[in-house]
Amino acid sequence: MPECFTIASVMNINSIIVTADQMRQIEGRIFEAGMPVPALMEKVAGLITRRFVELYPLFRYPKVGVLIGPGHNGGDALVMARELHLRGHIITGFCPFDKKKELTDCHFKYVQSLGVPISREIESLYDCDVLIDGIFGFGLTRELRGEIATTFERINQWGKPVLSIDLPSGIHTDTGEVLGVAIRASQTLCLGLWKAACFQDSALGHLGEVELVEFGIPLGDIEAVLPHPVLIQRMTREVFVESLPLPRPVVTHKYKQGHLLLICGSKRFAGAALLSGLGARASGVGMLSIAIPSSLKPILVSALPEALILDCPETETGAIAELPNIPLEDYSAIACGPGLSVEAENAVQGVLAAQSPLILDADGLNILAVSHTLAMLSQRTSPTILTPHLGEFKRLFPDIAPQNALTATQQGAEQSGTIVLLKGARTCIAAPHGSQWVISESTPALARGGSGDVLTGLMGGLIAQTTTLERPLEQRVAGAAWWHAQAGILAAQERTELGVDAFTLSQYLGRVLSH
Ligand SMILES: NC(=O)C1=CN([C@@H]2O[C@H](COP(=O)(O)OP(=O)(O)OC[C@H]3O[C@@H](n4cnc5c(N)ncnc54)[C@H](OP(=O)(O)O)[C@@H]3O)[C@@H](O)[C@H]2O)[C@@H](O)CC1
Ligand SMILES: Nc1ncnc2c1ncn2[C@@H]1O[C@H](COP(=O)(O)OP(=O)(O)O)[C@@H](O)[C@H]1O
Ligand SMILES: [K+]
Repeated sequence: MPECFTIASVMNINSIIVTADQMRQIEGRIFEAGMPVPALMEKVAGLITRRFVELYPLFRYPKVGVLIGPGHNGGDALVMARELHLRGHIITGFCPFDKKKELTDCHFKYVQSLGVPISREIESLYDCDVLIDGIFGFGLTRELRGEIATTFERINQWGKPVLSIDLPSGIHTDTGEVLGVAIRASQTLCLGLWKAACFQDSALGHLGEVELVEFGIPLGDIEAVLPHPVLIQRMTREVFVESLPLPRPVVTHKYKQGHLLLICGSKRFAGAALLSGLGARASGVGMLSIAIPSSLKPILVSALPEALILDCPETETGAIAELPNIPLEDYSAIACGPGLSVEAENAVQGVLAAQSPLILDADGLNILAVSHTLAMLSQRTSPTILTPHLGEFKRLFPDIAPQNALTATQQGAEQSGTIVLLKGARTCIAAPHGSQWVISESTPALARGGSGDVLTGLMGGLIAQTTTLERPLEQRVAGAAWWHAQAGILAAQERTELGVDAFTLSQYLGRVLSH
């Protein structure tokens, strides 16, 4: 039985992610147990109204446009409209739907009775300072076309601040896909539990700033609905800290603090070896060995004097021709791939037999894809971790639809029997037995050549070290990705998004721990 999390062991609602169907089931249990639907709507809408007035104070945003849908997302919006009206905001509603859910219709009539105008013409909201998007939440199932699609396009053209309730209308709750057209929010208040869309690259351009507004969902209801051990979690600082090899034992020595073997670099991509070495250095690993083509030795020695350099025979174009005869079992982890070039096939095939955890990245993955050796990975006696970006993922798993990163990584992990980390604006990690993680915060500053090489070294160094609290390997993989993203965020805060080259990124890794 693989080690897994129970909800109780996670104990942090902020790290749980659900699909629309799971959310519906959880709500269903709450209502069945006796909580009145109108009471929950009042509670939730009260919480988001409170957050709205913090974000958009009356003196700066007096005129508020409220977009009202036919379901309970529209109901939430109407309760907000009522409360904001009573607090002195000037409200204009927009609702093009004749048919509404009963509770939504009650609120609609009451809000109208207060003298709040509700129009069918979107242009009536043109002079509003901010919009509240309550058209669709997790109940949206169909593509948007026709008049509503044109309306969304018009709203997006205005470029006004928009606060979306639960999700930007038009975004698919599970896949994050835009269902034809979607509202481009500046702020999304996700209700109760994180929806999967909040972490999908396809939705990111529409979500704006995202936060979770908790409204007190009993853990028992979550536990009853979410399958075990399948659980998608957000990596958080608290969980990350658990996966660090800290505190170090007082009495120890370098070989007890992990020995990482990096296999990387070629004449053409020498920098990749340096960058992964710098990532490994930041991990605190006890010993670092780097196998590189022999002509790169002088550069590596001067940049990483602490590393043991294993110089390998080279091909004519300066790639590793083969690994020297080294006892692979001596290493507590191996990371192979950055900058290798596709000529280093012997090195990659050679390392598959190693009995230590193995990370394959970059050309390590490309070689796997062309040599069709993916199937061999499930026969390895130690865990394998694949860290593709989307292009590498498609080459490795041509049969898997990559649109939904959460599903795609899960399928990739099952198919290959490996831990798969799919890099992107939001990175996803899946293990073969169903456990999944997402890195929910990052920065486009990382979209630069070499930042993935830093991650490979960092992850290798972390995995090579044993931790005080033994956690599943995928948690440590996700911990490395979280650390990497946070270093990017910190560096971008200080140097702007243009100032985070891969070398600089490696220098910010240490600062994440002390921040
Ligand atoms: N219950 C509570 O108290 C709580 C509720 N909460 C709130 O409720 C929200 C979920 O409410 P919901 O289930 O009513 O779904 P919602 O997203 O409003 O939309 C469904 C409506 O849209 C319609 N529709 C769908 N597709 C369409 C299309 N293409 N074009 C046109 N219409 C389309 C669909 O019609 P139908 O498909 O039935 O024809 C249905 O009428 C959730 O996101 C959160 O804000 C939370 O605060 C927690 C407490
Ligand atoms: N738009 C983005 N937002 C956040 N992170 C990003 C973005 N684009 C790329 N990244 C991150 O940057 C890294 C790039 O890795 P990779 O594509 O392997 O680069 P390289 O091979 O050049 O080192 C990954 O960790 C990825 O998640
Ligand atoms: K919405």
